[in-house]
Amino acid sequence: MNKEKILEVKDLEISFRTHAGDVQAVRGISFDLFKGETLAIVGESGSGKSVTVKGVMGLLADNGYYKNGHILFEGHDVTKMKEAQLHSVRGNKMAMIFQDPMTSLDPTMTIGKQIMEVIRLHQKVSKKEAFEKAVKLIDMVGIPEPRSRMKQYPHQFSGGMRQRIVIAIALACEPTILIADEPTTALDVTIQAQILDLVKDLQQKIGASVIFITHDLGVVANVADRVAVMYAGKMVEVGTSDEVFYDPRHPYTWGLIGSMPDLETEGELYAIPGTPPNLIKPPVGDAFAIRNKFAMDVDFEEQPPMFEISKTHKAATWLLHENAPEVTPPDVIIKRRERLKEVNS
Ligand SMILES: Nc1ncnc2c1ncn2[C@@H]1O[C@H](COP(=O)(O)OP(=O)(O)OP(=O)(O)O)[C@@H](O)[C@H]1O
Repeated sequence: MNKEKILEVKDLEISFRTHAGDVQAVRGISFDLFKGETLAIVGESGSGKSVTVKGVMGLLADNGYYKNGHILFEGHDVTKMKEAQLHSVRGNKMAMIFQDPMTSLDPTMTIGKQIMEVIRLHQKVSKKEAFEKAVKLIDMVGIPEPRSRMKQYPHQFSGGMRQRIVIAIALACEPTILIADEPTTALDVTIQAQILDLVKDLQQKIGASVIFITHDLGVVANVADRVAVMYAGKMVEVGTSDEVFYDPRHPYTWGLIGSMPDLETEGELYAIPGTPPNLIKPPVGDAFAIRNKFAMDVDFEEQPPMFEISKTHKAATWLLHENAPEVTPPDVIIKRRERLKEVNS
């Protein structure tokens, strides 16, 4: 993997003002994004995945604010940019594929026109050149007979095809970072897989870095280079896909993995009981403690730091402290570790 750093997020905190008090949606997260890699951010609903990527794009809701930390993109701090600068970064360097393709397409305009508009906004090209580029993009995202489909409107396409058009529009600005916020939830499973493969394939062609957000770990196993797991506004584990899928160390990741059906290891399902904490008044210690059957006293008193397991793998759980007792992870996790050993031997 090329190790050129595209994005550096450090100690980022994002909060929202509400009548009941400030919601601390992102509570001090740090991560890097490297050129050409796919980073998946996973976690339950409300863990702060969307707020994190919206923060990266400078797209916070009106009641939101950066409380601490920085987001360095090409040497500039997104948290300090004025709206005009943000607008230019978003238009030229970062593109987002939203969950529902219908909300990002204009139903009254042909798809050809929509793609050409974006191209002409970003590149100094004639109408004819923009037309040819748009045809090329439609072809690139796997829509047959691109030339004749230029004249059609969004409702004339199926859900999967519309998602492809949204991707074509995102690519029209030749982004450095492509952000996909659960791009697949509105689609059926086969189409989901096709779309993910397509994004992966396009990423290799255009050399962009991709951030995928999802709560479905299974979906990203085959496409992500690295995985970051979020819980209650914090990153609790980050590592390569193999590290997180086959040798997870955080009990929350054990829960996420244990609750997904796995044909390879056929382990018993292991669900996480309870619900995430209130982010207006987050707990003093580890926010996961109350749901963690391995929690010790310290979990309720102090937040764990990120412990380093390897150069690429880190997890924030007191179970990794040198004085922590040895615990036995759920069966499904033990089976996965064994499988990783088999694969590597
Ligand atoms: N504008 C806002 N005002 C108040 N709270 C907000 C606002 N936007 C987000 N939040 C809160 O921030 C927290 C994180 O939300 P976020 O959307 O990032 O979660 P998520 O992990 O992406 O979940 P999902 O998978 O459901 O999209 C949630 O508690 C949410 O209610």
